Amino acid sequence: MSNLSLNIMEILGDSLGVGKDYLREFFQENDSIMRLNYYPPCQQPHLTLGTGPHCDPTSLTILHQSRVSGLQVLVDGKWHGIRPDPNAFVVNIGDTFMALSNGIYKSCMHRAVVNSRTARKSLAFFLCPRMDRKVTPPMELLVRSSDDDDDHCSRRRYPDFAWRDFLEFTQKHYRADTKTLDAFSDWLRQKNMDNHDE
Ligand SMILES: O=C(O)CCC(=O)C(=O)O
Ligand SMILES: [Fe+2]
Repeated sequence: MSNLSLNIMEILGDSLGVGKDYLREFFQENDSIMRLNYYPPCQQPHLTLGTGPHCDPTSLTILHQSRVSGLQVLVDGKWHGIRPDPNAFVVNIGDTFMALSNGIYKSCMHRAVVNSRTARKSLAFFLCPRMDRKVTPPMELLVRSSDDDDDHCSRRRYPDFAWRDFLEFTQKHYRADTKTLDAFSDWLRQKNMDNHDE
C-alpha cells in the first residue's frame, strides 16, 4: 500500500510541476495508518450514518470497499454513491495533501451510509507524512508570478504544521468533519499567537 501510494505521489508531483521525486521523497518515510471499518446492519438506516460527512485529515486515502455499497461522495452539493468493485480501490485526497499543495488539490468530502440487511466492511490505508515532517508547500508552488491565472499559487493558504499536531487535533480536540482543516488552521494560528505573547 505504501508503494502504491508513493507511485501515486509521483504522478501528483508531476501534475503539480514539482517533478516526480519531490513528493515521493516527502512521503518516503511515513507514519501511515490502516483501518478496518465495520458497519453492522441497522434496523432504521435512514435515521443514521455509518460515518458522517468528513474529509480525511490524512494525505491520500486508498480504500477497498467490500461488495456492499455505502460510500458516497459530495459533488456539486449532491451525494453520489460509489459502486463497490472488489477489483478496484477508491483513491481520494485528504486535508494534509490539500495543505501541502497550497489548496490546488482539494480534499474530498465523503460519508458512509448503512443498510438494514447486510453488514459492510471497508479497509482504508491512509498515507501520512512522518510525524515530525513539516507540512509546507514546495517553493515552486509559491513563487509563480502573481499574474499567473491561478491565484492559488501566490499566497499561503494554510500555516505550516507537523502531521503529529494535526493528528492530535483530530484525536483530542475535534472530530473530523467538513471543516477540519480550517478549524485546525485557526487553532494553530491562535496557539502561535499565544506563544508569541508569552
Ligand atoms: O467505509 C467507507 O467507505 C468510508 C470510510 C471512511 O471514510 C474512513 O474510514 O475515513
Ligand atoms: Fe474517510
